Amino acid sequence: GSRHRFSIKVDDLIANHLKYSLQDVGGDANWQLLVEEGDMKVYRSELEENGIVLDPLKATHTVRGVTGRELCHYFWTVDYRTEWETTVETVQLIEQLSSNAVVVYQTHKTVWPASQRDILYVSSMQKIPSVSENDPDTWMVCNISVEHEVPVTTKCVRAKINVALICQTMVSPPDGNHNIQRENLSCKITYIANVNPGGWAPASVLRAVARRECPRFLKRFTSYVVERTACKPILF
Ligand SMILES: CC(C)(C)c1cc(CCc2ccccn2)cc(-c2ccc(S(=O)(=O)CCO)cc2)c1
Repeated sequence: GSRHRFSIKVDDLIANHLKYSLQDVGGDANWQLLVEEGDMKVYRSELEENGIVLDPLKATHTVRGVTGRELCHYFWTVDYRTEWETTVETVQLIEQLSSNAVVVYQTHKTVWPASQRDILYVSSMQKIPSVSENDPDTWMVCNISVEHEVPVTTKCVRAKINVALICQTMVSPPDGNHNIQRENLSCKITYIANVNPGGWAPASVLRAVARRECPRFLKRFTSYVVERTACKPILF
């Protein structure tokens, strides 16, 4: 089954994301538009705790030609991580919790002059049933830090994350009784990243890195999935 020892924690955070993270922040004074490129918008809310930058990031983007399930599959599957993630140095699958949940340990490239960070998190992928029939399907991946022993003794500072990738697939039906093709697909992405660096790191550097890395991730990751799925049957 899909239940595991972190299920309650994951389910609570999923409910929280579904309740708050899909809300539009365009007119919200707490959120500042960092980057806008075509359909992609990246927002930041400035937040510090004891001098540590916690700025939540929120991005929306629309990707044509793929489904939310396909985006979540390539985001969740550990084997593909280093194909699109440019900020990580090593990625390890620590434990397979269930068919749709794993524990991942990763070290990030050092962000000068701060010390190197690592993260240990549960990555869980689920389909959120649509409320009514003609509502779009929603697929979601949550990456949430947990306490867990790791097989390495590292010099890294342990960072913490609460990240969600929420994907809603729209289908514009082809005329007549033709099958749905990739050109009839478009997927609305909401990406939320709460990253706690876990200890002192220069605010200006973290903010500059987030401003650069978030749009870069969205473009690189979505292009990767479009390319990988182009000649494959559509996974709804
Ligand atoms: C502090 C440190 C741990 C080194 C760190 C710094 C930065 C760069 C700044 C940033 C913040 C938020 C979003 C993007 N970039 C990003 C991340 C990060 C980004 C993305 C994800 S994920 O979406 O869960 C994909 C799995 O890798 C996890 C961690 C971590």
